[in-house]
Amino acid sequence: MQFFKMHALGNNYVFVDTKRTTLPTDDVPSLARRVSDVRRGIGSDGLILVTPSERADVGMRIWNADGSEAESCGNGLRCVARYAYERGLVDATHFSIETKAGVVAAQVHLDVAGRVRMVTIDMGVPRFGTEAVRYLGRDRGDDVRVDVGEARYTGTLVNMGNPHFVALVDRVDDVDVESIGRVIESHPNFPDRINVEFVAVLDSDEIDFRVYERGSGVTFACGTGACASVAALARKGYVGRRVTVHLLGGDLDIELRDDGHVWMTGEAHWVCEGTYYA
Ligand SMILES: N[C@H](CCC[C@H](N)C(=O)O)C(=O)O
Repeated sequence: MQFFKMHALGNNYVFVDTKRTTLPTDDVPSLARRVSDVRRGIGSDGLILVTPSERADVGMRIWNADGSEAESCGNGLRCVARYAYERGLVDATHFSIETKAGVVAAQVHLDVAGRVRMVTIDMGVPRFGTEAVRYLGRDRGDDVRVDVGEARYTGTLVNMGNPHFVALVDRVDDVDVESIGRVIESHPNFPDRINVEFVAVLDSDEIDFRVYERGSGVTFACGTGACASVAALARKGYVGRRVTVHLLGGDLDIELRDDGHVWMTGEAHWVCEGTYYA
């Protein structure tokens, strides 16, 4: 199977263009687990298929490293946009990409050599709280509480197509993201599990961000998580409508538009192309 690897702020995926290569199996969850394995496979945060689409110029589906399928993936979308433009799947700098969560608008920004330097994605309209994210506990409204050992974490539930628990903390470096994120990610009150973000407000246009991703664990970046975090913090009045998000792997520029849509701008990088022997 022919694959290519890309990363966006260190959130890295194995990509397969299903029009240009044949999958060795129709058990995609198993394939995602195998290619994501850094010792026996290629090593990545998951597997992304680039597919034909009836509703958009390009289709994208994402599976996490544990084989679970996610509804959307912001960093993956920026990588797919760069691939689609530079490999001629689209012939304009503005085009659409279909995900399981719906169709999004993409725009590539070129350097003087015509290579994609940055990508902007309209990530759609966030929805908040226990009406928007499946939750089995007693809390109601935007914020819910989760007990982790002796500590209690309050998070805003945000649906960006995929589910997020956004917890406001004083300093992200003081949080044991791996062990606390792991408990919240698979807490029984979240039957679909959940992506877990820990965010600290540095200024009205700047936040620090760490993430424990559903199905992949601690990653260097999460585009949907950055959008969910800015939307949740803006809703509480802690930040404005244009925010720089400092993730482990680098920065994302998030903008809340008047129509409620969240726009994300950031890099996408090629790593390699090759043949995977299943
Ligand atoms: N890294 C991705 C998020 C993957 C989401 C996945 N972990 C899930 O929702 O299960 C991003 O840049 O948005």
